[in-house]
Order: sequence, then structure tokens, then C-alpha cells
Amino acid sequence: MTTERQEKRTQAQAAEAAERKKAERFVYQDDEVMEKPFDWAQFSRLAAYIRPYAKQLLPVIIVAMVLGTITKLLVPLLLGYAIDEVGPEGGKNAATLWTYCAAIAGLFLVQWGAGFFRIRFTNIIGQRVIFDLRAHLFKHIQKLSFRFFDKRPAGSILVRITNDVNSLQELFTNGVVNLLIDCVQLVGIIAILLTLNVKLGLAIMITVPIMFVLSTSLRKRIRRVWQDVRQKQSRINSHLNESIQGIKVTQAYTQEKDNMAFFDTMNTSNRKAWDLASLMNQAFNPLIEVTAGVGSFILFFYGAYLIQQGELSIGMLLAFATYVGNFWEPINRLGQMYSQLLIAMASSERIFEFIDEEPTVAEKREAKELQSIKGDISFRDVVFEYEKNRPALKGVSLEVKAGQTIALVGHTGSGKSTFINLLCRFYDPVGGQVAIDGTDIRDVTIQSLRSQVGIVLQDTFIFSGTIRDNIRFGKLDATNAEIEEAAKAVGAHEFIVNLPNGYDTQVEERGNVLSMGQRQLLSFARALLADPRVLILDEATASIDTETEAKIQEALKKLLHGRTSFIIAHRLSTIRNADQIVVLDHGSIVEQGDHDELMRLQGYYYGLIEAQYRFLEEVS
Ligand SMILES: Nc1ncnc2c1ncn2[C@@H]1O[C@H](COP(=O)(O)OP(=O)(O)OP(=O)(O)O)[C@@H](O)[C@H]1O
Repeated sequence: MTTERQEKRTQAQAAEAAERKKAERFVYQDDEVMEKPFDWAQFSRLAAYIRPYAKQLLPVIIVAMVLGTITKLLVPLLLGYAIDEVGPEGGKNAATLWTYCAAIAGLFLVQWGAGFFRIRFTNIIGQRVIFDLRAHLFKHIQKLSFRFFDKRPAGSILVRITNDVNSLQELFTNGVVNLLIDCVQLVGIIAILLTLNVKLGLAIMITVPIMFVLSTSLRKRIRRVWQDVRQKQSRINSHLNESIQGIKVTQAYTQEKDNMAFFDTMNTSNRKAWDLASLMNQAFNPLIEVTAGVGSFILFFYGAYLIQQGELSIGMLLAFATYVGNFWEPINRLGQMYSQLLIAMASSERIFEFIDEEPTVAEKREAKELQSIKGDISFRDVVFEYEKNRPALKGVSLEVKAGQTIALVGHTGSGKSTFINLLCRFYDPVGGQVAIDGTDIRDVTIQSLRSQVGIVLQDTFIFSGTIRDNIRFGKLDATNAEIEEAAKAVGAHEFIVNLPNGYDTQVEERGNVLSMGQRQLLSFARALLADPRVLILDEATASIDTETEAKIQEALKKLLHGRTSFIIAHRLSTIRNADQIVVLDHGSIVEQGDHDELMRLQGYYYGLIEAQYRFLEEVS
């Protein structure tokens, strides 16, 4: 029997290990803490977003809140008095009853009106605050430097702008006001209960500590299991995102089955966490009800005794019963609110972490506008490292005359993209200087620099919108005629007019409906329209058909004409036509000159070209 059990256990352990191994393929870091302790400094920072609307809207909310609470507290009292006065001992007539009825109806009306205005105005404030916070965050993120994005996956940035901001929404729309209302209501009820009858009031309050202990200890556990659910859900989301983005690779390597199995594991674990969480929730609510039931039991039992003793009237007992009913509601809600507050604390901490991030490429206070440039570029002993003590450029010096075309070549990781990143000032060098027309690019405004430096990336980014909009991205105020002219100049017009809606054809995000060559031509048109004095081009490595290749070469000639250009070149034809070829290796310029000079040298460049020829011969 024992050996059987042992065998079963070993089998289970083996299965678990296999699952773990499978799960190791995808690692999703749960660096995002779901809850944080309450922090005043952070709360007041959040509250600062309310300030612009406070003067206008807060008075209405406060008046509505106070009116709503007072009327709610008055109703049971009036009910009690009505019963006592009209009852056998009071001896008043039906007219008194009608007066009470009218008064109570009036109170309900006021309560409704107050509730209406309170909800309306808190929602307005909540929405405005979230709108401002999201805008502030997005605006700030747009300004951040590449270093910031190097460290973070796009998904996690997205989560902060969407989920974290949303989790604050509930807090701002209802949370804070409800919290205040509940506190005021609780204090009010306790005061009324003790005033009406101290003995009965105190007797009922015995249940408060029980309720409090139950509520806080259980809620803590419930919070933890819900936290687990959220974490598992967020992992599923990350995996979904990755799976959809990488679906082509998954299908190409026929990994669907494994992928599905992994997803199943995550999905199951999420379901189990959910089951546990909802089970605990279900256990919690009846427990609260039972405790409330104990309160009611004390109320009626002890209340009846006090009536017998002549210390309490029937009306007051009924009033008590209504108050006690209203008593558990805020206590229960306060617990929920507390969880919400802790989640909001974690979210706001993450949001402020981004907002506090300073762009590493900062603009000097005294930065000048870079006037219309000629296009002379110099790199003077430029040193750069992405990570400490791992230089990506080791003292690079280069002089380029306006209008020249420079081909940057070198093995992968030699520093070509880094060179370009520094020229666009996506990063600042740690040593040396990059200058345009003799001016250090750190002394000018980023906007005036980048508006004169155009960049065409290898992986052309196509935004969702029309073809026309995508070209217009180069110059937002371009007319349709200018757009078509640019497209014609680079030879893109022909394929565009053959699309179903010509220039108005909708292309989805990343331009999946367009071929590689078409996307390139589109990005050339975009760059030509922008008409920058300095052009940077990361040439696509993928080979395309010879006809498109010829078109692209033709377009390139147009694009490069009359501007200083830097091309991370992969095509021999582009390299040959360059005025200067700069060969980089391990972050240093190892050779420099035109094609013939470098070939004669039979050095590094010669080796690169030879290797390319050999490769082409082997392939063909
Ligand atoms: N964001 C980054 N963070 C850390 N290191 C980086 C980063 N980008 C590049 N590097 C490192 O800097 C060095 C130079 O990279 P760079 O991208 O400039 O090379 P490259 O010549 O453009 O390569 P490729 O031809 O493959 O694009 C490499 O060692 C690379 O690993």
C-alpha cells in the first residue's frame, strides 16, 4: 500500500517537474507588486490631480454628501417617532401619521437629489483626473530617451498606461467619497444609537470587534488570493500578447502544440486560483451575515427586555433595527475600500515611477535653435557605452562634408547603429563630441536638431491609417499634391494607384498588407517629403526581386541627392556609390576610403566583400 502511494507520489512529482520544465520556456517576471501600504505622500500627490477641479466641484459634492448622510440618518428616527406617537401609547391621530409620512417622503426626495448630484459630480472629477493622469503619463513617456525603453518591454509600459491608470479610476470616481460617507455614517449611527439608548447601543457594539477581527483577517487572506488571480491573469495576457505577435514563428516551427500545452497549464492554474478566491468570497459573505444576525439577535432579545422594563419604546426598537441594518453596510464596504486603496497605491507608485523618470538626453536650459544647416558633420573622439565599462564606440573620429554619402559597414555588433543613434541624439556620448556645422549637438534644441535629420529604418514602421497619412507623417502640413509628388519621385506612385483605394487605402498597423519593397518605397517617400538636410538610412537586409531592387536604387539616388547621408549599407551597389566607406569593428573605425581604395588595401573591407561574394556564389 505504502509503495503504491510512494509510486503515485513519484509519478506526480515527475509530472510536476515536466510541467515546470515546459513552463521554463516562457518566463514572465512578476516584478509588478499588486499592493502597497498606504502612503500619505503618494496619496497627496494623487490628490493634486483633483486640485484644478476642486474649487468648482468639491463644494457641490460636500454639500450633497452631507445632505445625503443627514437625511439617511434621520429617516429611521422619524419612523420610530411616528410609530410611538401614533401607537396605543402615543395616542396621536392619523393626521400626525400623514405629517410623518410627508416628512419622510421629503427626506427621501432630498436623499435622491443629493445622491444624484454627488454621483454625477464625483464621476466628472474622476473622469477628468484619469484623463489628466493618462495624458500626463503619455506625454512624459513620449519625451523619455531610448535608455528608458531599452530597459523595459513595450508590454509593461502599456500596462501602466492602461491597467494602472484604470485601477485608479474607481478610487477617484467613487472610492474617496464613499470612504468619507461611510465614515461619517458610521460615526453618526453610533452617536444616535448611544443617544437613543446607551445600554442597547453598547450591547450591539459587542459584535463590532468580532466583525472587525473577522473582516480584517479574512479580507487579508481573500486579498492575497485575488492578488494571485490577478498575477496569473497578467501572465496569461503576457503570453497571449507574445503568442499573437510571434504567431508566424510559432507556426513556422510547428510549435502550436507546445504553445497550447503551456497555455493550458497557465489557464488551469488561473482557474484554480479563481476557484479558491471565489470560494473564500462565498465563505466570507455568509460569515458577515451570521455576525450581523448575532447583532440582530442581541437587539431584539435585549430590546424586548428593555421594552418590558419600560426603558425602550417599540418605535425606538424599530429605529434601532433600521440603524443596525445600516451599520454593517459601511463596515463591510470600508474593508473593500481598503483593498482598493492598497491596489491603487501600488498602481500610483508605478505611474509616478515613470513620471519621475527624467529623459537621459536632456535639453540644456540655454539650448539654441539649430538654424538651417548646411550638413557638415564631425565626430570627435566619440566614446559611448550602453552599459558601464562595455564601450560600443571607442574614440571614433570622422569628418563629413555637406552633401557626402557615407556608407557604414562592419560586422554585426560593430557599432553602426550606435553611431547613428548618437548622431540623432537618441543617446549622448560619454566622451568626445558630435557636431553639425561646427555646433555641438548638445547645445541645440532636440526638436530643431531632429527636424533636420531624417531617418529611414530597416523595419519601416507603418501606422494604421491611409497610405496618404503614412507619407504625410514626414511633413504634417503637406498637401496632397506634395505627397503624390514625393511618391512619384521615389517610384511608389505606381503601386499605390493600383491599390483598391489608391492613396486612401487603409493599411493596418505595421503595414502587413504591403510587401517589404513597397514599405521601403513608402518610407522613402515619407523621408523625401520631410526633406531633411541630413539623412540616415538603415538599409534593409532582406533581398527583394530585381525589379523592385532597381526601383529602390533609383529612389535612393533621388533621396540622397544634395544631402549629407549615412547609410548602414548591405548592398554592394549602395556601398560602391558612396563617397566614403567607413568600416567599423568592435566600436572603432578600422578603415576609411572609397571602394577602390579599400579594395586595393586588401584589408578588413576587402575581407568583408570577399565573404559576401563567396556567400552569394554558394547560394546561387
Ligand atoms: N540598447 C542596448 N543596450 C545594451 N547594449 C547594446 C544596445 N544596443 C546595442 N548594444 C551593444 O552595443 C554594441 C554595438 O551595437 P550596434 O547595434 O551599434 O551594432 P551594429 O553594428 O549596428 O549591429 P547590426 O549590424 O547587427 O545592427 C553591440 O555589442 C551591442 O550588443
